[in-house]
Amino acid sequence: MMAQYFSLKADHTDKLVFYRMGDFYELFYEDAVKAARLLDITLTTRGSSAGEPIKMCGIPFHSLEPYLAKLVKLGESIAICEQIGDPATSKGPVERKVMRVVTPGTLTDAALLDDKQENRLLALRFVKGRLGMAWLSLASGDFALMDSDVEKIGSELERLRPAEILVPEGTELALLDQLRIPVRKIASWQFENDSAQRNLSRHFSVHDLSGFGVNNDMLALGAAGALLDYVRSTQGGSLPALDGLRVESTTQYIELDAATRRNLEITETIRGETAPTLFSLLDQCATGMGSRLLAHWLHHPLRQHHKIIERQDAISTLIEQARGETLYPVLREIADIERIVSRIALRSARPRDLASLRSSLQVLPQLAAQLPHNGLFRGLAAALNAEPAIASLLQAAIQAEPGVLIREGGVIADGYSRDLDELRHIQSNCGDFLTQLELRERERTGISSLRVEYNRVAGFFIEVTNSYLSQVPEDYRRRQTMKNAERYITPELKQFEEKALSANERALALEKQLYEGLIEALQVHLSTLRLAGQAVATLDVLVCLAQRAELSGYIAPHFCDDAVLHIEAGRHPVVEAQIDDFIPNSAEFHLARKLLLITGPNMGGKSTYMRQVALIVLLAHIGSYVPAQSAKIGRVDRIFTRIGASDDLAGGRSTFMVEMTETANILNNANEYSLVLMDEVGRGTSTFDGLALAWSIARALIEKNRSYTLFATHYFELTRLAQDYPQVSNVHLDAVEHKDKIIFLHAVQEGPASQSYGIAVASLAGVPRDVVRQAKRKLLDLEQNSLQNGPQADLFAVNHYDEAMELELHPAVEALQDINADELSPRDALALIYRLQALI
Ligand SMILES: Nc1ncnc2c1ncn2[C@@H]1O[C@H](COP(=O)(O)OP(=O)(O)OP(=O)(O)O)[C@@H](O)[C@H]1O
Repeated sequence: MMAQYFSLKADHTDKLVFYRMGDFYELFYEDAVKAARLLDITLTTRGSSAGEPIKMCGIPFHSLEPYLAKLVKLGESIAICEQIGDPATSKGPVERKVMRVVTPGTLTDAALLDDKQENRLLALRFVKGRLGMAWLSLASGDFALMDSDVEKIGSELERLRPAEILVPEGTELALLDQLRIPVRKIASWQFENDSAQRNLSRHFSVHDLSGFGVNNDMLALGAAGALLDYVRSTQGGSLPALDGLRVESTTQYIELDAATRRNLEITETIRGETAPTLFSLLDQCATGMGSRLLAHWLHHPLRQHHKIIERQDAISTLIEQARGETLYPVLREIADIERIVSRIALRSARPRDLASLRSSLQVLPQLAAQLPHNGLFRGLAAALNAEPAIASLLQAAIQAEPGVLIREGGVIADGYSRDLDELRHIQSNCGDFLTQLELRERERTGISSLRVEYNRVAGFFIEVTNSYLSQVPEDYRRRQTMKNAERYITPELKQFEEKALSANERALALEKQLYEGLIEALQVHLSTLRLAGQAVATLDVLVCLAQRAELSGYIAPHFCDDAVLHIEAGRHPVVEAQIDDFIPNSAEFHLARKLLLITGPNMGGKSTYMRQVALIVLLAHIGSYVPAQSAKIGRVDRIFTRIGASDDLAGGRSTFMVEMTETANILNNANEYSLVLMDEVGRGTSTFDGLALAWSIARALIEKNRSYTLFATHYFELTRLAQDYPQVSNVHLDAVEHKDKIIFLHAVQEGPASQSYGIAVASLAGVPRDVVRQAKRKLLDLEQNSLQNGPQADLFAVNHYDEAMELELHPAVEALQDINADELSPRDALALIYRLQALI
């Protein structure tokens, strides 16, 4: 048995092998140690092999799914090895075979997949600074490829968020090692274009791939070939019937680099949580398909205005005709058609998948009938109405509430197959048949004591007592002679016996065969079903966006082709949902106003303001309404952000290094149609270095990149840029100090800020009073001296006289500093004197 294990394990060294033994899946040796740790199950030892005790752990076969789910989430791949021989008849160990391999990127089981997230497998190859990528979502059947530059790898990974990555052996890229995504290395010959061209053409039954827009010199082609091979190997040799291959182009979408996707907290917060994000705010979709499509739209804002307007018009119609409320409950009844279809394609769909597909398909015409008759809806209605025959087929074939597993039966509907009906009929009407036969035979033979009976040894028989033997008809064949009677069989009874005895097994076998036939028959409808699934998802997202627009008072932005952005009374969609009184703010950019220099206190709302502009632009480009009073949006090709700072310790880059790398990327790539958000650039280094850098970066953005730029800074010196450049406008956020408190106004106003309030914010945050007080004094000191004195060293030069004064302050003097004489009543004043005296 162990020899068999070793030979199977040798083919799956990089996976955990689940080895079926009776009612358990067992793991051995290192696999057992790892699984016991990851799954928190007991590690035991049993017997020995080559003198070593065998470490093992196991899980009951019926609770496989949750364990698989846990391991796959942790990035592990699992080879599931089943017993395929019959333990009763096999000599030696029963035959076993790896029946499927579960890897993070090739999941299709409903139980293992996250409803709201696309599960993608991505293959990458790098050649001379170029990047070839191909990705496939087995669950939705989307298969795409694209060539790009190696520098884009970060943003592409952030955009596609793969569950698993394949690269050719020998690929060295530090970024890949730092990812939390499992990376699998595959023989590099599998990435060759020629074999990929052949493989893919064969798979899609086409002469060559040019019909998909794929050229033979695309790097991504080899990646697509390797990807398809890998998927085939995990699915036990069968491949999903994919609709086709899509070549994605960088010019289709507004480009968002990796930092921007993170900073804007589109689907994940900066801390890596799933809420609150733009997606978590918007996602009220009725179906998992809708949620996944919404996440996709948010990561793929469109550039072409006419496509955006199509979506926007559809949302407007839904709002005007108040369709959302009636469509939503219908959408809720629809199952995850996309994923069921993929399981049909992989021939792993379960009976209940087909039952939910049937009930969903039955709802589709109703959904289509409720759609408005214009624009996008026409195409959607056509996709929803596509093929009523599929629903009828499923209706005829599958029971109303089918059993869970086909091998247990109770799946195929009565009336679908004559043979099956008959077998079932035999099972349930055995008694009836025998009584009727008995009556008929008594009548035919005139033997009133004739009996039709059954026993396990003789099977079915007709018994005639000896005194009536002369009346036995010719077609009776003797089966057994008893003392007082003879037992006979007739051809009819024989036939019945054969049917009855094996009816149950045969019914099960036939059901399985019919089920497989049904799955086969559905293969030709896969594209139709996928299109219907996509139509449901699109409708779901449109309804969701329409409802959000109404609920939160969003408006439809206007688009134009000029270099203009004009947002009136805009709001940050996520922050506004979390606080009571959000203050709306406007933002205006045009040729003569391209950089807004934002100053104001910490906590004043600078980051919120900048992000809200980017989020409004992003939402506008997915076709959504936006949180503003009005918005006019010109051409935007890219969004860049340099917000916040975090160490990239794993990547060996300090906070400042990360900051400057991101800045370099912006300065090298931003153009006049880019939206650039720069938050406190330069703060990661010494004041004068930082100021000097911020100054020159701002100038480059104005003179060279000429992007729409929001530039927040604490360096007041930069506000002077507005005097040199007419395209620069100063805006600021304000706060007022009231007694010991500081109140933030959150309203963006023209002109530079007058004060920074940093120390007041520190006090608000609970920095000890002594420290705050010293800081105030130091500030005065610095304001008087530092800038004239030049070098930054002065900033930290200790003024011994001051320090000595600080340290030697008498407690009574400190107490006196804290009082407000005007507010003291005579009685409080007297009490104070007593207190002071006690301090001396
Ligand atoms: N327009 C607004 N209306 C109401 N509250 C707001 C508004 N903008 C920001 N706030 C509130 O102020 C808080 C701080 O905002 P934000 O982080 O944008 O400040 P900041 O100026 O960037 O601060 P820092 O300079 O310290 O990074 C937010 O968490 C939010 O609660």
